[in-house]
Amino acid sequence: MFGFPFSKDYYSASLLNLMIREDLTRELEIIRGKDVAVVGAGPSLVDHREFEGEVMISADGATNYLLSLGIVPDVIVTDLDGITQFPDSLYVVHAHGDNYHLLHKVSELKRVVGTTQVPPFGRLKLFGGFTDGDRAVVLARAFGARRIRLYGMDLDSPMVGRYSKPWLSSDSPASHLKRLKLRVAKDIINEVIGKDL
Ligand SMILES: Nc1ncnc2c1ncn2[C@@H]1O[C@H](COP(=O)(O)OP(=O)(O)OP(=O)(O)O)[C@@H](O)[C@H]1O
Ligand SMILES: Nc1nc2c(c(=O)[nH]1)N=C(CO)CN2
Ligand SMILES: [Mg+2]
Repeated sequence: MFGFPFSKDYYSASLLNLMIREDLTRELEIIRGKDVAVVGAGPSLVDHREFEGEVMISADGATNYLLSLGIVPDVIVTDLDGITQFPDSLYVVHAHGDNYHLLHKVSELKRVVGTTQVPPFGRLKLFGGFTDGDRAVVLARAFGARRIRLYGMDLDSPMVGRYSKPWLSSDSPASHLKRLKLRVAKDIINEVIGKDL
């Protein structure tokens, strides 16, 4: 559907694998049995100033908004193109063929689990999912969340939220590619949560 070249995904994964010193997957056990909030970067994100849940997982750029409210997420799922501030959270960093130039940021992070979309090797994992937001949902389910609440996940919206990318100063029309990505995200979340969003 998207035609991302395997060789670039693999190259990026190889770089990330080299940067990961220790497998910290066990730290994701903080999710088990918990009520989890997954926070995405859709336009509705800014309607929320409070988030219910015992464990908070933010998707990439949504982290910037949470930090502006003084909230530090427990887990940050990111391909590194949205987040600009790096609090002391557990990071689930995804390597793909279009973000290898951003992977140097991993060297500034203390606790990182690396993920890939090629068959996993080395210290890299493949928990499933596609965009940062639905990968966060898949992660929460894979690690046994008792309940998953979604915030800022506007998967049918023709707009991307202003926190989706650092260069946006307001909500902006989603490109055709972005709308396709959000559609895939929606299908995955419907599958994982088991009801229509
Ligand atoms: N309308 C929306 N606009 C942007 N993000 C949304 C929206 N609705 C839900 N989200 C979720 O918020 C997450 C974080 O946004 P971000 O734009 O950083 O995603 P991404 O997965 O890195 O996508 P991209 O391929 O554009 O880099 C998305 O992965 C998506 O799952
Ligand atoms: N190569 C590549 N892989 C991806 C990409 C992307 O833009 N390029 N975007 C994704 C979801 O945002 C997930 N995977
Ligand atoms: Mg991103």
